[in-house]
Parts: sequence; structure tokens; C-alpha cells
Amino acid sequence: MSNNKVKVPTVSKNDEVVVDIVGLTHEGEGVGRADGFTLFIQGALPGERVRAKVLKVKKTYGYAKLQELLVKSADRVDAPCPIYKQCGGCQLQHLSYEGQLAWKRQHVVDNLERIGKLRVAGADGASEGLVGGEAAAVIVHPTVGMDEPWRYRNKASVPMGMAAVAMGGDGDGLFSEERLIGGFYTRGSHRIIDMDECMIQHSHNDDIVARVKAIGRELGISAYNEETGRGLLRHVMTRVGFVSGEAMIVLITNGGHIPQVDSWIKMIREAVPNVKSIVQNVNKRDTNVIFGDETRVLWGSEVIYDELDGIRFAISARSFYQVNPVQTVELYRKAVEYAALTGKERVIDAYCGIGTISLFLARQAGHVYGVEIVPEAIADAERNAKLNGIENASFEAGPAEVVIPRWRKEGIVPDVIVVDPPRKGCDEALLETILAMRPERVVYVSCNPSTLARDLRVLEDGGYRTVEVQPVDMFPHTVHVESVALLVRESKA
Ligand SMILES: C[S@@+](CC[C@H](N)C(=O)[O-])C[C@H]1O[C@@H](n2cnc3c(N)ncnc32)[C@H](O)[C@@H]1O
Repeated sequence: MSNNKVKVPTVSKNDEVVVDIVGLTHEGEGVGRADGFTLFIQGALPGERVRAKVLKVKKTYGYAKLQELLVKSADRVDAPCPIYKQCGGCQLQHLSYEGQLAWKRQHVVDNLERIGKLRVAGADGASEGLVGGEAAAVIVHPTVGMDEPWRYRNKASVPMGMAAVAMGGDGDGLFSEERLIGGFYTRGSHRIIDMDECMIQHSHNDDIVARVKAIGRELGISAYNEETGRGLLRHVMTRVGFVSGEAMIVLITNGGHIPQVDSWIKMIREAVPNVKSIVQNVNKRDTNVIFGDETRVLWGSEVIYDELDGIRFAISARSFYQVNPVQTVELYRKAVEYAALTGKERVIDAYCGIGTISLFLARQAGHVYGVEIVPEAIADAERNAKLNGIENASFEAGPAEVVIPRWRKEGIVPDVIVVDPPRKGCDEALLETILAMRPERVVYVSCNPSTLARDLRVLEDGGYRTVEVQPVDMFPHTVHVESVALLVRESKA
């Protein structure tokens, strides 16, 4: 007898159903079952029973709209942000902060177990039920949260658009005018809603964007239109140093020519306190990617400075710099602790950005070799080492998966390798090289639990053991979670 029966969905569009919510997806939607059929429901929390209206039915799952809370979770709170429901930026404001931290740990555990096929110890760290010869279970610590989980972002990238605004009326009726707006995309769309305040942004960023918008309106600057490909201003990006207070403004434009650019710069300088750098980035492509290839300084310095744990960093427009500096220090300290340095070790920092982790490590290592694909970031890293009088760190621009195999051939033998890749995780060739180089420890910093789990499995199969994982809440009120994992080489490797 065949078990390959095609399951027919047990619900239809527009049905009203009662659903018990059993989990949250990685996008923060509640997951539950109605008549055995899986439904995703935005805004519903685990432990809740809800009445929902089915919106869309696919073969094996569907989406429904929350209509009524029949049983409420004890972790439910009122989202403090007035635009939370429309905006796509945060996904978890309706869950208490303690609830968010617990969910993030569990999310990491689920990925390690499901994708990484790792055995995780209980929440208290006890690896109960260990049988002789069985590998020790991975300890996943409680998520490190923030005391004040608001206004933590040092960087804002705000999409610009035009909207008709009613201007008044005359004898022939109402008239309106197109004006520059900037804010956020509504959840799941590319429709821009004008906004002047975001509760997870540093207030300087809000203030800067509001002022740049006001000046743009005064000068009659147009916004880029995705559909027609016309108009000038695509995004305004601002970054502030939490310690230095310095601000950088990047105007991302659809073309090189900015009309009245001198007036614009003058007005921005007058309106924005502590602005040190005004930069233009040109992006003429029909793409969702924010930055184009051409970057030029319009006024001031090409970098701003900031400080993490007593180390100063120069940061240029195109360089990656963690967005939550308070939690970054927690994350990097944990990475350094896991590296267990005594002052003699050779350490590789792969995907090093502007050399932030590299310089934290260099304070306790023999030598640190950093590699990063963005040449401007490597220029920043070199400048940063000098700025801090750090001489035992060197950097190279290029793909980690190409540069590190070459270092191996050149005879560099690392004691510790630290990796901090983008969301897609480490390149396979890099993982193979790590296994071939056989460092005693690998410290894996990750912003994506699923690719972390995938890569840990490769390293485990190659003779490493994942000892512990520390989730850190870099992005409160969103579904994102950062983690740092420690792997040690098993003696047989
Ligand atoms: C998550 S960031 C980490 C940066 C740095 N460790 C930090 O904490 O600021 C990942 C970095 O990897 C860089 N990158 C992406 N692909 C790369 C590759 N194939 N080789 C080297 N660096 C890469 C990005 O430009 C980015 O700076």
C-alpha cells in the first residue's frame, strides 16, 4: 500500500477557524494547526488560542489573519511603537522582552538540533542522560539581553519616496502637491510610509533624517521612483558614533549629479550638529540593494570615528560596522574569551570588516591576520590598527575562501580561527581550509542560526566539537539573533 496520498487542505480561503498557537516562525509569525492543517498567523504568540480568518491556502500550509484572542499568552505585551503594526522593521514588540530572549535561545537550539544534528544540553546546561562514549552535549546559554533595549541602532538606512499631500482648496476644489517623504516600507511591501521617529534608532539618526528630508523638500529634490526609474534620492543613510557623537550622512542617488549640491551641503552642515562627513553614493541600477559602486565624499572626512571597549575605530560609508555597539562589546568579549589567548597565538580573523574583532583579539594574541572582501573596510582596518598603536595585526583584502588557502600554502599555521560571515555563512572552501589547517579552536560568530548550524555540522564531521554557544541579542524586538560558538579540535582530528 502506498502512503503517498496527496493531502487535501482541510481549510479554505475566508474560513474562520480557531487555532492553538504552538510556536513562532523565524519571521515571528505564530504557527498553529486548524484541523491538522498548518497556518501562519501574524501577531499570534505560542500558548495562545485565536480566532483567525484564512487568507491564503497553499498545498501544505496557509496564512490567516488574527481576528480575536481567545486565550492570551502571559508573555503578550502592548507594543509601545505606534506604527508597529504597519512597519516591517520589528516583529516581536508584542512579546515581552524576557519572552523574546527565551525565544531567541530556543530558536538557536532548534536550528542546532534540526539542521546541525547536534545534541543540546538542557536549559540549565546539564547534559543529562550521557551514555559512556557519547559526545558531550552542546551548552546553549541564555541569551544576553540589554538593560535598555530601545534606541540601540547606530545606523539608519531610510528609503525615500514622493507622496501627494493635500495643500488646501480654492474655488475649484482641493489641490495637492508631491513632496519628498522617507520612512519605512509597510510590512511585506515596497510602499513607503513617511516617518520621523523609530524607537529602536538612536535619536540622532531620527533627527538627522528628519532634517535632511526637510532640506530636500525646501530645495525641491525628487525621490527615486522604482517603477519609472526616475527621480534622484533613493536612500538616506546615517550613522552616529555612540561614544564619539560623530555623524556621517550618505545620500544614495540615482545618478551622479545633485542639483544645488552646495546649498544642500551648507544647509545640512548648519542643521546637523556634529556632522563630520557627507558622502554621496551613486546607484543607477534597478535593484533592492541599497549601495551602488561609486562613492564620493561631498564634504568633510571620508570616515567617522567611534570607540568600542577603549579601541577607536574609523568607519567609512561602505564598511560593515555592527549596528548595536552596546551588545557588540558583549559579543566580542565573548569571542575573545572563547579564543582563550595567552599572548603567543597566531589568530586568523576571517570576514574581519574594519578589523573590530581583530583588534580585540590582538590585545591578547601573538599576531592576528584579518581578511575581508571590501577593500575600503581593509583600509579602515589598517588605519584602525595604527590609530590604536596595535602592531601585531595585519590585513588583506579579498575573499576569505581564496586568501586563507593561500596563507596556508605560505606556511601560516593558526592556533585559533575566528569567523564572522554574512548571513549566508562560510564558503565551503573556507570550511575545508579550516579543517586542513587544524587550529585548536574555532570561534564562530554568526547572525544566522541556520547557516551557523549547517557549518557547525561540517566542522563536527571534520573532527571538531561544539562546546558552547552564546546567543546575544543584538537586535531587540526583531527576530534576528547573533550567536558566538566555541569549537575545539578533538584529539583524533
Ligand atoms: C557580519 S560582517 C562581520 C564584520 C566584522 N567581523 C564585524 O564584526 O564588524 C561580515 C563581513 O564579511 C564580509 N564578507 C562577505 N563575504 C566575504 C568573503 N567571501 N570573504 C571575506 N569577507 C567577506 C562583509 O563585507 C562583512 O564585512
